[in-house]
Amino acid sequence: MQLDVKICGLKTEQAVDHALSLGATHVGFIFFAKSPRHIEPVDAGRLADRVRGKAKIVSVSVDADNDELDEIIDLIRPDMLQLHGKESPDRVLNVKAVTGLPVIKAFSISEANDLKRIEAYDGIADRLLFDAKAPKNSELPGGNGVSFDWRLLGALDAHVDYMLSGGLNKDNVGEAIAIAHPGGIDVSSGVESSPGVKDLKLMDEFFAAVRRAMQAA
Ligand SMILES: O=C(O)c1ccccc1N[C@@H]1O[C@H](COP(=O)(O)O)[C@@H](O)[C@H]1O
Repeated sequence: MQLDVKICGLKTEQAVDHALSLGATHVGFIFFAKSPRHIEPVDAGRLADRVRGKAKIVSVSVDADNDELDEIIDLIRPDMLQLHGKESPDRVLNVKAVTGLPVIKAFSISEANDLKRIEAYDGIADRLLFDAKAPKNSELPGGNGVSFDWRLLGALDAHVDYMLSGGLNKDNVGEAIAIAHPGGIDVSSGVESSPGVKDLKLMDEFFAAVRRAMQAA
């Protein structure tokens, strides 16, 4: 079983280098001003250069317009764009056409019905990402450190390739992998000591838990 591991919301050279040393396959940079993980594209560009060729560089944006995406793409030259807002299938098609980049489309999930929305993106999004629905009082569509019921994903067709995110951490990632069998996992706040501050020890423990889960699979 092959499992991609994406670490998201990195802001320092130390955290980027550590994620790479642990074997992260994807490194995400957040471009959303309200997030404690927001990074200016010019700073992300410097960090992305450390990642290039070692893992996939992922830009994470929320309902960004073309100008915003252009600036990000110019400065970080990502491998993939994660669209974490309410982007419609037409908008995803348009982003792909304009940028020429593959898109990871995020969906917020809290109940079985939420999975129906993915049908409209079939053949359009290059990869799906399932995150928990944001709590009502949150200003963030992701990065809230909350999980959803992974058993809901059992209803998906076996061919659906997706990444799982939402509140994953060293204590629950093994169970998440065992229940959902995702093609990839994505973690942000679960490897932080405080919002936006990545903790190297938590990153170590997270990857150790992932390795244990993979050995057991
Ligand atoms: O992390 C953020 O601050 C963020 C802001 C806006 C959109 C997406 C964001 N992060 C994504 O959220 C999920 C889950 O994060 P967590 O592990 O629950 O903290 C992940 O896909 C991040 O890419």
